Amino acid sequence: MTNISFSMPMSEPGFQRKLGTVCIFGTGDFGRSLGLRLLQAGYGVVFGSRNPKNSSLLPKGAQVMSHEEAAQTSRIIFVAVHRENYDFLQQAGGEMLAGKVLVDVSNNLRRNQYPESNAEHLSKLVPAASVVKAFNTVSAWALQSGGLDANRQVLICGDNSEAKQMVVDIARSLGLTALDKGSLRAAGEIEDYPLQLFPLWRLPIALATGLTAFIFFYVLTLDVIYAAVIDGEDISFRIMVSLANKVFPIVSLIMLALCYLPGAMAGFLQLYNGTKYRRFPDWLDRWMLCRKQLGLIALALASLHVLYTLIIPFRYYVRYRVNIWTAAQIKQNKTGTFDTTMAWRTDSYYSVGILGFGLYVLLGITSLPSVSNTINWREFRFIQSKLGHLTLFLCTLHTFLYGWDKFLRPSAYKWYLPPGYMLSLVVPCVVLVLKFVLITPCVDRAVTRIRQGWERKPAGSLANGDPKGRRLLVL
Ligand SMILES: NC(=O)C1=CN([C@@H]2O[C@H](COP(=O)(O)OP(=O)(O)OC[C@H]3O[C@@H](n4cnc5c(N)ncnc54)[C@H](OP(=O)(O)O)[C@@H]3O)[C@@H](O)[C@H]2O)C=CC1
Ligand SMILES: [Fe+3]
Repeated sequence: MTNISFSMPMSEPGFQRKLGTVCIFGTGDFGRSLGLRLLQAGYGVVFGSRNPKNSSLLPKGAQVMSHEEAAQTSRIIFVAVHRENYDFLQQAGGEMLAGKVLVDVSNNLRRNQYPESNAEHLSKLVPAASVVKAFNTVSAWALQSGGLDANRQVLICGDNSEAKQMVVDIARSLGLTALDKGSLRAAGEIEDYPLQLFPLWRLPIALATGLTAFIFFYVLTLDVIYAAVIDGEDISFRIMVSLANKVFPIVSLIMLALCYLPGAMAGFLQLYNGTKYRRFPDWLDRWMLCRKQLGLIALALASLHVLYTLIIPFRYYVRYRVNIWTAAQIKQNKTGTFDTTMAWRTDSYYSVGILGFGLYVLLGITSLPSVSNTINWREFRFIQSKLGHLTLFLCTLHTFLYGWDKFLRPSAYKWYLPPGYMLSLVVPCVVLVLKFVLITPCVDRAVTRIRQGWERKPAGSLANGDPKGRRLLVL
């Protein structure tokens, strides 16, 4: 805690708590849940309500008073009231709230519901108070059920830094991470945040859908349409299993590679900039933020690939083909020779696939908050980066083994187009090559130094010996 002193009327037994007293206006769902959490964290809680006599639903240990009385007990007041009802704050008179820190926790039902943000509106209503926008991204349910993890961020903004710091301290003592978004002008953006549905999932889902559609039509063209046009054969039944079992692994592998591509790009960007203190471009930041979601979708698709592969022996089409082949051998009275190369090829292909999938599952499990919170960051990095790249390598190798000698066989390229699985190898190979470059000792040393805070000499300085002031890449 920093040097913040909430007023603490020690005469009341309920107030003898070490963290001071916090006032909450409004005894609704949010006010009550927040009050409970604050009490559990060791704060004294005083509610300001229109009906101070009605305290039946309030958490044990909290006090309830009129707004005026409650306001006198604390310097900080959470306004847990809907914006439409803010007028009472103005009516209650400026003096009651003069010098107070008012925390606006409100949300709207839709974007641009009002011309100005709720927090700015509150600030205009009560100009003598310092308004801080915070806590609107945390739901009453999460507060009450304790369903908050350390990654839960409270976005905070406000014009008075001391007031903001008080709110930051409260958020931290509730086990939340506070993220300062700047002045009160950022309130509109913070208020829009909860209106977004699954914001971090949007890009990965759009990508998965787009890729799935593209790859589906690609393999449909090369398998079903090609067979119909060139051979006059109807193999459209293959759409259900064979095609699905091509599309899912292809999209899965591309998406797994896309999880690791931004990390490699960031490494090269840091090398180029010669510092880690320059912000990444927005698109790269956004891409890095949704890596977990990309990975989880990739894992779901890989699981589908596993299931589809397991049912292959039961398929009518496969059983029919095997029976025909066996019958033909019986009729001709000859046994096909055992091909050891084929045995090696298929066994390695399956084995590498299984190992890759096993690691894939491990990556998925460790990305869950309940698991990642129990391991330290070095363990997390080891699993997500080292094992992650190993997973990518194994899955790529699995695909190469699947292709085997077909890469060089012209008949594999129908209509001069490569088969779908070859397409899926492009991004993983790029990522693996970039990663390989990054882990070569000299490059790795430079990146590590930069990540430890080392900066290249500013451009144009004499020390780097470059007369044009061009940046030099020091490896
Ligand atoms: N519920 C949630 O999960 C979340 C809610 N929020 C925000 O918190 C605020 C409160 O939400 P919530 O608790 O769900 O809403 P509720 O409707 O449950 O509670 C609102 C409270 O405001 C008070 N109130 C109502 N009308 C007036 C009025 N005319 N004058 C003064 N006070 C009034 C009442 O308290 P009393 O009777 O004691 O005066 C009432 O209990 C909202 O701005 C909401 O956007 C933010 C994040 C999550
Ligand atoms: Fe496979």
